Amino acid sequence: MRQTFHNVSGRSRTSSGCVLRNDEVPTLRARFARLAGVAVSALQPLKVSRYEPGERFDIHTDAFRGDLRDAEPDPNDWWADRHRVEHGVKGAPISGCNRMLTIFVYLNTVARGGRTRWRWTNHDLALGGSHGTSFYEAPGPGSGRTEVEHGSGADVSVAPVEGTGVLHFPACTAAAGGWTDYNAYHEAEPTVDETKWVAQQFIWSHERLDWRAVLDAENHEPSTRRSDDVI
Ligand SMILES: O=C(O)CCC(=O)C(=O)O
Ligand SMILES: [Fe+2]
Repeated sequence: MRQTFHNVSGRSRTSSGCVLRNDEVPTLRARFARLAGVAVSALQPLKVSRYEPGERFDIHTDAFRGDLRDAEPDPNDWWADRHRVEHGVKGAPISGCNRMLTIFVYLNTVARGGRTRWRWTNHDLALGGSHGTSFYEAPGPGSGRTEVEHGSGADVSVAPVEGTGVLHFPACTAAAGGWTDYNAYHEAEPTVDETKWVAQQFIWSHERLDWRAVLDAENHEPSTRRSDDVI
């Protein structure tokens, strides 16, 4: 098997998205917060993405590298986990601050393609145990390299069905270090002949006081539109 370890940073996304204002979706945000057992202030503003036929989002993590985005990353601390343990992030200088939970809700059913796929669920295996026997036994920072093409471990793929919600945990809790969990790398495979709509709720370990900076770091355009309905 050809092995193509490389860092998961040149990710490519061809979908488009918008970010909703919190006052457009108060009920939904309250429900997500209840589901996660966190304060509403830990919720990033809700995002909605649209994939036209053939559009995709390649392998990536929802965990946050944050302030180091433009700096040269430490190759052994690719997602700046150690930095965040020491300094937190701007707007939340709290040890281990990270995105800890993501909830996707598919807004329509897509018959062919468009699955969200977690194909790197045994990242440690792919790397020959870079974290020791298992990330969960010895969580910590790493190189971010993985077997991008072939994946590793079980392939967990979810086809979009309208109204279905999917949760996953990109990072440990702050109390456990906030480390990025490379086993949670995922992708949105290309849609085939339908448009896919999905809402993404990213949930942080802590309240952020600088959502604007978070959204800028992700190159999101500020949402100037209001949705038609308050949901
Ligand atoms: O569109 C999907 O299925 C997943 C989207 C995603 O991974 C993300 O927005 O972080
Ligand atoms: Fe994602």
